[in-house]
Amino acid sequence: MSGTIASANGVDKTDYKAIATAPLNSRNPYAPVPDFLSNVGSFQIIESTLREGEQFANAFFDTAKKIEIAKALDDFGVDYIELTSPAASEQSRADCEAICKLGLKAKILTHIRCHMDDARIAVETGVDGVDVVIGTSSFLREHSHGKDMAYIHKTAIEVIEFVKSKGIEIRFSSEDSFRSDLVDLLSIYKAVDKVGVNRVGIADTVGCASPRQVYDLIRTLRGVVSCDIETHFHNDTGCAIANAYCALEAGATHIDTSVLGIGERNGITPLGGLMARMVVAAPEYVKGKYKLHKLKELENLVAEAVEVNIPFNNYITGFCAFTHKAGIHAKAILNNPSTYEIINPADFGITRYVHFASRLTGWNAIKSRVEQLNLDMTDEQCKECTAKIKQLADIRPLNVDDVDSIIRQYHLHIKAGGDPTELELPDADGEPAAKKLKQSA
Ligand SMILES: CC(=O)SCCNC(=O)CCNC(=O)[C@H](O)C(C)(C)COP(=O)(O)OP(=O)(O)OC[C@H]1O[C@@H](n2cnc3c(N)ncnc32)[C@H](O)[C@@H]1OP(=O)(O)O
Ligand SMILES: O=C(O)CCC(=O)C(=O)O
Ligand SMILES: [Zn+2]
Repeated sequence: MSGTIASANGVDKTDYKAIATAPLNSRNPYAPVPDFLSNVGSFQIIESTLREGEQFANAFFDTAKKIEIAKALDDFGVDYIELTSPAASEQSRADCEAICKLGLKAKILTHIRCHMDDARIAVETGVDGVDVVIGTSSFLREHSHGKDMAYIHKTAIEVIEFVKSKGIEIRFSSEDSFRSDLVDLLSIYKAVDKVGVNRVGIADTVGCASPRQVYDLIRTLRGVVSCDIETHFHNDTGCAIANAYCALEAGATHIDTSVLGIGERNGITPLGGLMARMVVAAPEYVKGKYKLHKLKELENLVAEAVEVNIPFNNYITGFCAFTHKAGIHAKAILNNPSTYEIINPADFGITRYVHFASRLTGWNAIKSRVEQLNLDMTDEQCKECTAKIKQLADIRPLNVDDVDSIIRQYHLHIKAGGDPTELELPDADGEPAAKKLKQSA
């Protein structure tokens, strides 16, 4: 069962009929709820590391680094790469031109204010499209640009018609959409849709929206415009990935991301986090379209460029994202990784790790290590050896070498016919652990 059908715009759509009629055991139990509006199996990524990401506090990308990142994003398979406004600085304009000349597969966009001055500069850079934005909430109308809705309508139409006349894509977005008046929003989107904008954008600029609010707004908008719908979610309240997913469920077509989520304040929907969510919901689409095994390399490139570490709990690539520690987990994982893993690390070129050096370790994990070490021990002996390991793990943290040497010593001891209960365990400083235990008692 492929689960997808080709659509007119070349993007495969989820084939819900195929999913519904497939034999039960071949269905993906985590597949999205069937809904004809949903684009969970047919979305596009607008990758904004080189625009929103440049707004991250630590970011400074020179031309060479921008080109390296743009090529890596292209190789990963993102659909669009969004670049900083050419109106920001002379170098920003030159870098935009340079990236347009690379001949990448991804379409190149630049992001500008809703103003003819910016639009005139943008269309001269060689971009495939222009993303235009203007704040529509009362906060931004009053304290940012100071313009009313009538001005926004008039300028938006003027900019859209101008960019369209140059034969390139144009997207119109309201900034701070979730704190804007719904009637204002729908009427401006309806007007820009009527003049042929390619996409409208909804932006949760302050990260205030919840998934349910996102679903409601996008679903309503889907009934008002016929063009594509792009969405942009900040992560101030921790909902950026969930909001992106809900937007797709409600009919959004494009999601903005940045590598590691970098952007203003604590950033936006991270590319890797979105991949984690989507590979579970639409595995065939995601694995067929994006080079998932390049994610780690891409994240390392950006992390190094902006001088941050990859967080320990990062989606997919965090150092312990596929580490299983507690004995109950380790046993089941060794039998079948799906017991405690919703994502297959191999899809991302990553290997899982079964931890076996703590007081939480169980005998099944030790048995597996004994086998890796090519030693011959019965289950009973593995259990006894596990008890020895726990004894030492109660005193201090253990590493792999500690455990291996206990296993080897135990193995030697029993093979020599010794009584396992008499085995003394070495401590970090070489003292037998049993002696230490007596001293501290
Ligand atoms: C939510 C977002 O992330 S939107 C994207 C943000 N990106 C950027 O800001 C790109 C980098 N920015 C810059 O380099 C500069 O801010 C520039 C070149 C765009 C403007 O610089 P300046 O002219 O010095 O103005 P400054 O940055 O102080 O203030 C922003 C100006 O843009 C105006 N403005 C803000 N948003 C918009 C908009 N959507 N459409 C039109 N004008 C706008 C403001 O009114 C203000 O104009 P003012 O000179 O009349 O006060
Ligand atoms: O252009 C957009 O849709 C988003 C602009 C932005 O970065 C924001 O509103 O946070
Ligand atoms: Zn943003």
